[in-house]
Amino acid sequence: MLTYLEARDKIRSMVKQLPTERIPLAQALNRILAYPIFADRDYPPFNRAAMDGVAIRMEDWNNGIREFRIRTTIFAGMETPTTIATGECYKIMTGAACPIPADTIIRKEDLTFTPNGTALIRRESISRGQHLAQRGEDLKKNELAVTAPRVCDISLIGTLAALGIHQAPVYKMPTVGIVTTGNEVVDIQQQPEHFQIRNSNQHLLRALCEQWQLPIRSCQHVSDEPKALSAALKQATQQQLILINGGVSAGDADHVPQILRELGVEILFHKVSIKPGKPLLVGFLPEGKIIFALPGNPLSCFMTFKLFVEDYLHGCLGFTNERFQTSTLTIPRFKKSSLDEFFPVFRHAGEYGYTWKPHHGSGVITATVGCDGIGWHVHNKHVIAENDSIPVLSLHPFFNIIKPY
Ligand SMILES: Nc1nc2c(c(=O)[nH]1)N[C@H]1C(S)=C(S)[C@@H](COP(=O)(O)OP(=O)(O)OC[C@H]3O[C@@H](n4cnc5c(N)ncnc54)[C@H](O)[C@@H]3O)O[C@H]1N2
Ligand code: MOO
Repeated sequence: MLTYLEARDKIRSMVKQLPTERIPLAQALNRILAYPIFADRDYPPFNRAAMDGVAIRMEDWNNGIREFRIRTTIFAGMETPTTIATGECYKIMTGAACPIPADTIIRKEDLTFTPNGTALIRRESISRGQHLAQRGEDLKKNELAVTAPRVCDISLIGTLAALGIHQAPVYKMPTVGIVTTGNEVVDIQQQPEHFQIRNSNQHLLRALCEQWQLPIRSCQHVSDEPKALSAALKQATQQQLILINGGVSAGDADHVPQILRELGVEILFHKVSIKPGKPLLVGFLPEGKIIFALPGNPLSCFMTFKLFVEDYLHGCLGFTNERFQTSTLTIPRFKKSSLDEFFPVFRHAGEYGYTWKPHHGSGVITATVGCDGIGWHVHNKHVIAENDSIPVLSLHPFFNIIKPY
């Protein structure tokens, strides 16, 4: 059986760069920017007044002039005049383009406007260029403004808009087909019999996909009956990323692996030495579609998506940074198995590191509630002592992507 890292690396070897598309910036939140963005002009594009006041030439100040004749008033959005004579100033508003001959702004608070159209400076000292944002001080035309790949998060949206990127170049996310399986599983609107359970994983998988802005093109539930299962899986393989849930371990009704083989799926691996999530199966279709058959237990479904599906997407989006970050586990943890174990970890306000809490196995429906990440108890380490360092994968899919920049 493959170890966690072997399985992960096998999936990484199948990663292929996603195609790109241009979408309206208004739809780009949380999509992944595919190309670096260069400044289309200088930023700021003109010497910009940062205060309401007057614009003068420092040379005049240095020559002892303290009272300036107001030549005209320049508001933001106005074309700028090009000349200024000795002893003249412009009245100027914040955001306005300051005429080149003027190089210094005096705030309104430091001025007295006289009835005969002059401005008197009431300051002992001033410095050249004060309150004036210099053209190009933020970015020069053609300078690299934003690197890629990068998440179009709330802060980037504003920057892209300022750079005039109304059509954002982003990766085209693969279309998804979801199939949940199991005779005992019923829709959440239905009142279950005592031997039935609700199809929670369908909603879990939907939410996980939505966080990645993955377009879910089909989503169905099917019984364990092989013919129905085969038809449902075949239909799902029309999509590029196929997520199957349940029916993948060793039971007599676990037909998923066999049916996938019959449908021509090349099995990359079946079973990984991890807990939870051991029965995971990953396969490919010749045209490069990838199939993840995730174990049915809710915690196993959650973990295998976070550990493997997200890792695959991360690679397809061109990210190369390590997804786990070294953190501290403040409560000791013991493990008997020789498997790599993964468990929900929790942050507490004002406290350092992460905690964890025991639960009754991977069928527990509340194990992940409120968790902030996934801790990794490495296979050959039986004890994690109090305040030991462990690798932690953030719950937020983009957390570790955003951080390194
Ligand atoms: N003899 C063995 N038995 C099992 C093994 C094994 O290695 N040998 N592995 C165990 C492990 S570990 C897991 S995890 C489960 C996974 O089994 P399956 O992927 O085949 O999943 P099912 O048997 O269909 O279901 C398991 C469990 O999850 C519930 N379930 C299924 N689908 C959903 C859903 N959509 N929403 C919520 N809950 C769901 C299902 O009712 C079962 O309770 O196999 C062990 N067995
Ligand atoms: O791998 Mo299973 O997820 O332990 O129940």
